[in-house]
Amino acid sequence: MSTFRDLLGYLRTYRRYIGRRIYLVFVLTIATAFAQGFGITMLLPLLRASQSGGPAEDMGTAEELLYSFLELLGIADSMVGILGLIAFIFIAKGGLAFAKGGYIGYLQSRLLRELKTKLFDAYSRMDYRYYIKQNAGHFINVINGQVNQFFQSFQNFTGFLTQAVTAISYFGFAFFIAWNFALMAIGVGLVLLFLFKYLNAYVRRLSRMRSREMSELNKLLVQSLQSLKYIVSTNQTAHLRTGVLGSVKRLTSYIFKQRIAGAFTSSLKEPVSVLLIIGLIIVQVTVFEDPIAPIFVALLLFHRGMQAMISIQSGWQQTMDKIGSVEMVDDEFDMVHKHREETGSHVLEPLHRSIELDNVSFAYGEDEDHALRGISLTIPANTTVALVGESGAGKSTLVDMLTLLLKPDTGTVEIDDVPHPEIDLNSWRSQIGYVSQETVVFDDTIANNISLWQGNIEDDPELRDRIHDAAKRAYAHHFIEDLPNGYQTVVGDRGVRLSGGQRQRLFVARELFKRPNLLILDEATSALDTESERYIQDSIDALKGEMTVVIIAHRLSTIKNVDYVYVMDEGEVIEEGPYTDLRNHDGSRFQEMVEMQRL
Ligand SMILES: Nc1ncnc2c1ncn2[C@@H]1O[C@H](COP(=O)(O)OP(=O)(O)OP(=O)(O)O)[C@@H](O)[C@H]1O
Repeated sequence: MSTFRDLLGYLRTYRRYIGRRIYLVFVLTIATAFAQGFGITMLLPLLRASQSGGPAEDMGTAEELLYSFLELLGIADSMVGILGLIAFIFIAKGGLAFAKGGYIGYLQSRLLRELKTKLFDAYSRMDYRYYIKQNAGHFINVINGQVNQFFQSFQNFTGFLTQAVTAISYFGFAFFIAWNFALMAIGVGLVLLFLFKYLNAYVRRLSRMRSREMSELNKLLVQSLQSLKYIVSTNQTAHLRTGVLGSVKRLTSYIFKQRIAGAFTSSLKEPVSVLLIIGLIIVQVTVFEDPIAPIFVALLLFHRGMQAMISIQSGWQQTMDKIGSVEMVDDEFDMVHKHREETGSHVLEPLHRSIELDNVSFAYGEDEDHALRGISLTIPANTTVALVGESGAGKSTLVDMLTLLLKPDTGTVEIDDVPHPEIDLNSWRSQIGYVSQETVVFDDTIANNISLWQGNIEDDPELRDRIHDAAKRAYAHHFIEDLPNGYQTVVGDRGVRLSGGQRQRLFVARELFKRPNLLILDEATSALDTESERYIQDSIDALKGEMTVVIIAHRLSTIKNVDYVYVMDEGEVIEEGPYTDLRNHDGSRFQEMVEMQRL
């Protein structure tokens, strides 16, 4: 019974992603199986027609019914007529089987599309707080490995259904022709399936362990490959290798066990079926003394039915092989939906008044210290402000409040007087340019990195000019021109073919290209040499009054020209004011910081 419940449960899961179309597979499967069973059953009248003319005396009721049906068609005693009918049935069956196979293929590709797209969308909308608790390897594993297994499992699942319907149809027809014979056969088949229950539970357990292990392995691999440079330079490879090998070993042992179970089932098919048939024929002929022609046809049906029945097991087992992935993907959707970022509906105009934080507090986790404590500040539109403070003071967290990537636990963030829960997040974020500490560079051309695939600079001179202008302002134009293919140079994964400073300038260029209303620069010039830094500094200074700029800087020389400075410490703003005021304020922390940097 629990198998039946599982079956319905998985059916519902597939239906959730491909809709009611899945039922058409049933209809086509039933029609195909019926055609096949009926086609084989036609061998009985064919045999009879070859033996004698007119109806035979030992016909059962069912066979008489079939005879009348053929009489109706006018071919009851005509071998040619019956052969023609058989040919017709099998041609129809071929057509149906093709339609079914094609339709399953269509649904399968649709399933893959749905899963990947929906998962990507769900990931893009997940709450940042949830995201930072996860691991990149986990997401990659789900969207690739697990989704692929899910997609393949659908084929196994429909294979299983096909076999089930086919077996029922064969046994149905066999029953129709020689009921006592069929009854015995079905009984034996059911006992066999019952015994397989234990194997199924084992295979499903293996599949779940395999999915979990794949996730683990992916995490390890992604982490190792992302930090390959560090790992190799410091010869940490051996330690990581032990972890990776352990995981690979577990994973492959699960796969091996699954395969052994699979091989066991498929090798059982033929011997079991033949042995049963031999036994049943002996009983049938010696005990019941039944006529041989119906038994012969029933036998054929039974043999096929028996094979289908054991294939039901294989199909189910193969589905179970991958069911860990189906469950994992399904649970992932639930989890990610539960942690979906909530957005308001107030679409913001371009920033024109201010960004205001009112008594904002925030902690990353329930048991963690507050990263921000009761912060209140106002950043008027088109001013330039700097956030300074020691490492861990809360500057980046504060910036995440400005982008509303994180929401305050208490207090509000207001953009142009609209409180954060009401804000349509897309309308706000599309106004933001953000140069973060970790440079974001895509493995594509320089031009695409700046415009984010807005078009081809070869065909669009206006776009090219805008890209050049942004690059010039980010002091990147010269180094780009010196690259082998200029703006069409591909920069490599995460920009490995560029120096740290060049990556940073490329990043700044992209954000300037966007022409944001709020530009956030989080340590944007930290990897630059003094000369490039000065140039970018000039570019940023030139933006004064044009857009709102928030700068996080450790090197205080870079913020001399800002309108206002906030000094943070342990999640609080401890000092604020114009640069020179703070610097000249005797005994201030800011003065101390400036002196330490000997400015
Ligand atoms: N993802 C996170 N999970 C838990 N705690 C975090 C997380 N990110 C930051 N924190 C904590 O929040 C506090 C503030 O961190 P934040 O990154 O905002 O500081 P910061 O001033 O930007 O530091 P830095 O100058 O080093 O970048 C720190 O105590 C840090 O440990």
